[in-house]
Amino acid sequence: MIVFDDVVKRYPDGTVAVDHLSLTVPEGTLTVFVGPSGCGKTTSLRMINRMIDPTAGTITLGGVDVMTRDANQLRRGIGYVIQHAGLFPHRRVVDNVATVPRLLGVSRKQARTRAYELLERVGLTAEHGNRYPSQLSGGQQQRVGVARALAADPPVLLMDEPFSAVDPVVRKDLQTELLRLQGELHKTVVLVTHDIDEAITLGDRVAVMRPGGTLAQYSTPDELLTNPADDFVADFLGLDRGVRLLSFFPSNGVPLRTDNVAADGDSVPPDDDWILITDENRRPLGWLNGPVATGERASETQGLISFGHTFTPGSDSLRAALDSAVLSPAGYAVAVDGDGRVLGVVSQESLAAHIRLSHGHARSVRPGTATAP
Ligand SMILES: Nc1ncnc2c1ncn2[C@@H]1O[C@H](COP(=O)(O)OP(=O)(O)OP(=O)(O)O)[C@@H](O)[C@H]1O
Repeated sequence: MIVFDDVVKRYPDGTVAVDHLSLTVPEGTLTVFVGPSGCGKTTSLRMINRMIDPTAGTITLGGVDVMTRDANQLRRGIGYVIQHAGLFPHRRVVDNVATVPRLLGVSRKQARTRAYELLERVGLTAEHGNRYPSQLSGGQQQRVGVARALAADPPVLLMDEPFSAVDPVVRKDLQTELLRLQGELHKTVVLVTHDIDEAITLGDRVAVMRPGGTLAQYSTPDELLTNPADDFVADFLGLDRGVRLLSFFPSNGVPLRTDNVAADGDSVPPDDDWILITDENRRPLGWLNGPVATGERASETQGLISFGHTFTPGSDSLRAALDSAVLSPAGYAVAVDGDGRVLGVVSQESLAAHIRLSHGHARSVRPGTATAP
């Protein structure tokens, strides 16, 4: 557990970077510090591993004031990942990862074996390990940065804008990878970003900081989206926070129709505008708009319209279901099971009603939000 207690950082030129910050990062969770440029995120992060010392207040790690710890020894228990990975360019990737274990006295052979294991863990191969950093893509270098930070198996991981230097697709991959790793490793992670979407995707808890280094709000992502503390937080979250909130609601329980789903070649009800045609294994083929003669295969005679992307109740969110319905030419989202077989379809209108119900339920169970608009 990391505890900031009334922490202030004033730089020698008088700039107050962090202003009376108090918050607790629970053990084994991922906390994100987010906010506009210059609001004190990096300064706060670096005070944890004593790269910067606070002017006032205390930071404790596992109950011990970090200022009472030897800085080098403290840092051995704290992995640190930065933007652009910060790898040693003249050392092979595997030796970059093995650096800290070597410093800690692990034999070269053992350190390399562990480094190859870690590279695999972050989605790289031994072949990547044998290259130099410049021979890897930016995203791969970031993965090496994560592997290197994990090499000494530290209980705490600090990540400063770790994915900012890569393109959005790679960034999404790296975020997914981090969540998967965290699901296995349960480190106490503090991650700095200026990207609120990244914060909401990754954080168990999110600390929104405002210019001047004060804490605007510290809560779970769904609480943040439901109940922003003030206009600054609401503006920072952006206009579509209602839709983003749907990411936190499961899609199981949405009312599915099956009466307008038919296997190719089966007779279809005559009075429904849109019929979803499936193959014999109930995998979707496309939408049929209009009548089809009995015995004919709609897929051969009618030209089916793409069903777009599907969603899986239980594993996908209400946001995914709504997206599927909005993008569907028929106005219906197609629900499939884990094997891609059609479970049914749900219209935009039914989803809207279900979303209203889900929101109502969320409000009624969340303390202090019963009167929220
Ligand atoms: N060494 C320093 N001396 C004086 N002021 C500094 C120093 N380092 C940072 N600052 C100032 O402290 C404030 C907080 O900086 P910090 O880097 O912590 O912000 P940040 O939220 O991480 O910003 P960014 O998202 O742009 O990286 C800024 O106003 C910055 O200019």
